[in-house]
Amino acid sequence: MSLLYIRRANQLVTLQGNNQKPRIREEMGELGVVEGGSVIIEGPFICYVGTDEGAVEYLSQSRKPVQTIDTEEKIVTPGLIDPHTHLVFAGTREYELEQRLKGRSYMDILQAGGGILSTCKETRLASKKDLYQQSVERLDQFLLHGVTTIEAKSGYGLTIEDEVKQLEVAKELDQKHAMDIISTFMGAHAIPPECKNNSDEYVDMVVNKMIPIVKDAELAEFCDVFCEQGVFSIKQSQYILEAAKRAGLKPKIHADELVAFGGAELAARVGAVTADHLLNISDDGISQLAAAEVIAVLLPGTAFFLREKAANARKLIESGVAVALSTDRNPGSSPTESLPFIMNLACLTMNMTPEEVLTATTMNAAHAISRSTTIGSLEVGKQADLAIFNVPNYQTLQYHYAINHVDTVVKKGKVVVESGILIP
Ligand SMILES: N=CN[C@@H](CCC(=O)O)C(=O)O
Ligand SMILES: [Zn+2]
Repeated sequence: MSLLYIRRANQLVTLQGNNQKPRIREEMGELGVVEGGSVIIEGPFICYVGTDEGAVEYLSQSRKPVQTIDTEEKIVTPGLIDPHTHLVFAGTREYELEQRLKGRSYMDILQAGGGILSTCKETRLASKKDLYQQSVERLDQFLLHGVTTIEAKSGYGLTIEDEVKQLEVAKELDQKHAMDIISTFMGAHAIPPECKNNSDEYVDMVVNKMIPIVKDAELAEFCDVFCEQGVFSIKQSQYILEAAKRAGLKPKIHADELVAFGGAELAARVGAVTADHLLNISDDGISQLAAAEVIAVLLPGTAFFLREKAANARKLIESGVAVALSTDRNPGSSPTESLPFIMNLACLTMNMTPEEVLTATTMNAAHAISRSTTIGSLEVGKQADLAIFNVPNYQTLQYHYAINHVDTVVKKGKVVVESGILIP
């Protein structure tokens, strides 16, 4: 087996540091950059990270053949991690963009039976094969944008069979596609039309039927709820997340997206791993997230696409909340796989620094999906997931915005994108 030698990056952005906890405050600004640094990979793991002199020395002591990738004019980072996507669904909703441009609100569309519910209709009708194929296209785009691991939620089935169908497709994709996929059960994404007048009946089905089935079939590691005015109440969300916890699914929550609703406070109460969105989080909610060490997953692409004011990332960071970033890839509020563009938006609309956005899409994103010991930084023994960008320094990734700068992507030691092109 040959060694893969990633040679002399203009900047090797290692993110080395304390992996025990997600990074907060000024820790989010520490990237562990090695100028002219190199990485050596053996099989799916990293076996050397550091100066190029050290790499040359390492190679001189090994008899194994070496495949070299020169990165002299480029930067190398850990593979990007997207901790919040709704990957598996059928169809598109471009017509809703037009409706929203004419003044209709996202919630209005959902409450009239469109939005999530129209994707639900299409997803119920789709075969597993069809869902698989549509999702592969999205996964390929993620890889092309430097993303090597994503979280994926169910939530467009809203019946036992259709939620299971979505999660089974995600599981198959995880096994067959280069991307690593961490699954989240989100049966509580919307109230299905058949329970329109009795949401408690649906909540009971989520708790008593769906959660046990998902857990027994090992279809998900996390459980999420859309806790929002007009969707699932605080009481219903708490009931679902407590039941999920008892079943061994870790809680996540869509919180305070459209109105201040107390979702962040609930995240702290149930000990959620992450609270996501948070556009309308209260000051109390911020302090409670910090105290309970809940990670804030911010989705500035969703705010941008829904034309809302983005979350207050500065206040969250300055209050000691660890922040991660994500695309929120879904057909209604964020139809993009470009995590680098989301990083641009995080700088331009939330005043996050170029250093903070890199931490938020690597180490902190790894913590947001409970994978901090295997991915998120370039360290000996970690999985060899790397992105190589065609820029001279990491600041240029944010400055030369809305451009895909990805040159090469390495996943578990294999080159999966080369010169910006997917390797079949
Ligand atoms: N807000 C709830 N769920 C998704 C949107 C899903 C959709 O519109 O299809 C989100 O995170 O933005
Ligand atoms: Zn979402």
